[in-house]
Amino acid sequence: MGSRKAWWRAFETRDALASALAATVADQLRAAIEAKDGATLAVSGGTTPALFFDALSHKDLDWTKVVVTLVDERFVPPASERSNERLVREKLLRNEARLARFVGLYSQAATVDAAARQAEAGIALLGPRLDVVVLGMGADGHTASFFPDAPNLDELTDPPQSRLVMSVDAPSGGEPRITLTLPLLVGAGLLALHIEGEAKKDVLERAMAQAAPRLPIARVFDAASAPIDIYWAP
Ligand SMILES: O=C1O[C@H](COP(=O)(O)O)[C@@H](O)[C@H](O)[C@H]1O
Repeated sequence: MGSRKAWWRAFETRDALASALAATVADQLRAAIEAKDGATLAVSGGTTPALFFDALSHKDLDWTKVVVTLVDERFVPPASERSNERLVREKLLRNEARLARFVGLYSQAATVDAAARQAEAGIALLGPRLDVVVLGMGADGHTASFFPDAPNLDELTDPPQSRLVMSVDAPSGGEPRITLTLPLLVGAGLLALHIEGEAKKDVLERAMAQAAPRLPIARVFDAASAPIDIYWAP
């Protein structure tokens, strides 16, 4: 890909990827607990993370000191099949990880913007820096809920008043969404990108090579101060 801000970690199988990513994330959570008696982890939703969540849920660490949150959420209640919170509760917050505390982004507010403001109050309490962020990426180059056609994409990636959480209503995003903003994501102690399949690899490589317009995923690499680990399997 030619970017000095990326480390490719390619695996032969998705199981091997899930196992390696879970080991790395667990190590980082343990280190944070050791250093400051608590750790924060922000994960993605969608279809890709299920195997990784399962592997991580078995890791032996003091989960009572871990707060799990989401990098983004659809403005749908947790009972919905589309809810990222539902995925995390079903696939990650079980086994050893059942003891973690979950801070979600969804609330039953009147508008998605009001829900984002409410979520921001909860996220602000987690401290200035997240210990671990694991991003995913859609086939259109979106990551978190930074969609290429989001009317407020520039604000999400360069937020006014240092906003930590904002609402998004992008035509391609389906329902309105709530997302952590770019500075909070790239400021994480460990930032990993988890993608699978040749198609997404191609999208990522093309996004990184394209000078303009910068797709959302490329903006993450532009803003990151440290190399991002890309976990990929066919
Ligand atoms: O809508 C979303 O999509 C992306 C990618 O999802 P995937 O199904 O292609 O793995 C995901 O990272 C994001 O959290 C989610 O809200």
